[in-house]
Amino acid sequence: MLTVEQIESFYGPSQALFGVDLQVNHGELVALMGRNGMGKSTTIRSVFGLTPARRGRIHFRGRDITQRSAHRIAQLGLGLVPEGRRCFRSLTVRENLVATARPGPWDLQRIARLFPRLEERWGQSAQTLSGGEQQMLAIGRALMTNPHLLVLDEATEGLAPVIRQEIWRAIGELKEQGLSILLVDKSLRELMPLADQCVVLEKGRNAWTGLPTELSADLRDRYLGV
Ligand SMILES: Nc1ncnc2c1ncn2[C@@H]1O[C@H](COP(=O)(O)OP(=O)(O)OP(=O)(O)O)[C@@H](O)[C@H]1O
Repeated sequence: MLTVEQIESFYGPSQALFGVDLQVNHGELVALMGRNGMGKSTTIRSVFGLTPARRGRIHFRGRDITQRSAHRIAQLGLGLVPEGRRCFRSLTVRENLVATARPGPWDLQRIARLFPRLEERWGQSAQTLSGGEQQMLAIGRALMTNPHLLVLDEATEGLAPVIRQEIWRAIGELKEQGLSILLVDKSLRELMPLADQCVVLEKGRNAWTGLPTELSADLRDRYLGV
């Protein structure tokens, strides 16, 4: 589905990634992990062409997307739920969802089934939603593009426990439905039962890759600080 090979990415003269590798197979949920500032968001930004990789290769569904524009990459079926839940604040929930819609199995009805709480607020403007509801809307917007791969960057960060539970339940349902998912999150307890593979970054490099069950206390302490 997605293969990232030895990418190196920069912010101006400052190098953030020093040869990151990553693979997401069809139907897999891959957790991208690491402490703050280790390069998780930059890896995602590079996959989406937002901080294009200067070296290395990124393939998505057999196509080389390394040099493609962000717009073209999204069209190929990569759905992003960015850090900071960007929605059109003055549009209603429904309008936000319709704005990103592309043909496929995901439509308003299916989003309503996944997040009943959102359906109750269809006519409200996005700016009146709570942080958790905005996050559900951000996930809904990404799903409405009918992606082959859904990428979530810190989808549960800073949310109330009950809302976090709802979002983890939804992510679990998406995985059960066979959607391929790449996810950045620090909630180990929720991630561990869902993840097929963990990729840990440190200082812009791969530090460890393996099964969640292999992520020992020692590794957690060394790479995640937990
Ligand atoms: N816009 C930017 N301009 C310059 N440097 C940046 C920018 N964004 C990130 N960096 C730097 O790139 C490196 C990787 O940051 P990145 O945001 O990818 O880490 P992260 O693992 O996602 O961290 P967090 O968990 O805090 O989101 C850090 O050294 C960071 O300071």
